[in-house]
Amino acid sequence: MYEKLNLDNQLTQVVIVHPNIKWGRNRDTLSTPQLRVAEAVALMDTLKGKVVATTVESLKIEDKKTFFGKGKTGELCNLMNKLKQKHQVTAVFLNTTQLQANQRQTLQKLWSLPVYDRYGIVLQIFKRHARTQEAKIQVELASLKYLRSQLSFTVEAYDLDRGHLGRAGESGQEIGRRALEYKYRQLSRKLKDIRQKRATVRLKRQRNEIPTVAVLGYTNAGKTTLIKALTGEKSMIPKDKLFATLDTTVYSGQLISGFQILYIDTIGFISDLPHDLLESFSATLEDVINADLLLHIRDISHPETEKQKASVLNVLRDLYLPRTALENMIEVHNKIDLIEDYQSNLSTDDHNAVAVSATKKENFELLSQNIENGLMKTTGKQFYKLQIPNGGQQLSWLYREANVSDLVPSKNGKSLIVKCIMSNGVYRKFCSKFGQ
Ligand SMILES: Nc1nc2c(ncn2[C@@H]2O[C@H](COP(=O)(O)OP(=O)(O)OP(=O)(O)O)[C@@H](O)[C@H]2O)c(=O)[nH]1
Ligand SMILES: [Mg+2]
Repeated sequence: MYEKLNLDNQLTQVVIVHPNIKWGRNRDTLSTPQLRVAEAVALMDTLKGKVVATTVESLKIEDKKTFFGKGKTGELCNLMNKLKQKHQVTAVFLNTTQLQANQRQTLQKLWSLPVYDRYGIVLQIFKRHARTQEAKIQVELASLKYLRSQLSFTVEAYDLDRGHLGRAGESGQEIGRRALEYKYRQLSRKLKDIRQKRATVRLKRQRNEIPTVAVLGYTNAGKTTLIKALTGEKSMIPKDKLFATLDTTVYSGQLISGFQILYIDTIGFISDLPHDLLESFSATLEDVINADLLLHIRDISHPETEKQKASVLNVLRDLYLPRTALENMIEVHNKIDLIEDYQSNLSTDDHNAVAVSATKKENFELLSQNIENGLMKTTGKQFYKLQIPNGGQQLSWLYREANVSDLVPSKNGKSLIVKCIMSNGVYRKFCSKFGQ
């Protein structure tokens, strides 16, 4: 259905044009043009497109028709012509959140090249990386939203069954719009079913009282690598790619003290994720909202690590997390193996962070301890190691009322050593019932 939007062969030799916007709501206060251009290059890299040139162009006010004003558009026409003489340019990536349909059309005509915005590019990456049914539907819904906004020029790209959907006197555009809405409703229903199942699973998890730790952060920071290293999960494949993970997936792990917890791997953030796109994934992020503890993984070796942090905190703010969730969030500085003098580069508010190397498994004990302390604080629960008689009622009571993580017989075999997590209140009940 969307074949004509498959950008594979158009995105082989790309020119990146970055508009440096200095006004109004879109003013870029969080990041530098360098970070934005680096992000754009990384996005293209993920799509295996070669960047033949990048240019940062200041934009004082957005022109409704051409995006850039007249003078700048003319300059850019000259630049495109020059670049075309040197390279086989196949497309332009205009690094703005979303172009209006008419702006895109005008620029495409002027430059005689297909023009893509950030939404279109990110969507393309999401399409390639979606694995589960939920992720695929979410991506498709986001595509439909995008198509709807670009309808005037993409309608012919839509494979419509006119006989079935068309009505007498309807224009191609109207038919297109209705077809999109029909498909949108269909997919939304499907997604609702899947999410209901997810909610049931979450409820079960909460009932089992196994603490959950959501691992989040900027894309490519090493979230998947870290969880894989902490849990020994073999099925996970970290990739040097943006948005390698599109689904929140839960992995069971153990802290060094032996207690069982669940890690949730999440979709990576970038600055200025198109809003509709983030919305399509907001249900996926519900697991983050409901987690007992948040781990913010940062690639501390990245030259723009501070700006990346600001972007992540900005996305988190939009999720309306409880204040305490943010206060208790643990910051993890990853990839310390890539920098020489980690300590001396720290800013003052970085001192509470835990520095690790996910690939070298460095400093995992400290991280584990921090997670344990964090969970105790956020859940109000404690980790207990109890010695109970073998064959008594205590064990089934603990299975019912607490979360049993581990169970081993004592040396003489007469009793059991049980590790479990429970609130202080539950522990007091246990003591008064069994006289511990
Ligand atoms: N040198 C070094 N490389 C690391 C470390 N942790 C992760 N990486 C590399 O960083 C790249 C990205 O790792 P991922 O674990 O896929 O990152 P992610 O945060 O899950 O990325 P997304 O799912 O795309 O958001 C991979 O090439 C990893 O091998 C580390 O501690 N040191
Ligand atoms: Mg990942």
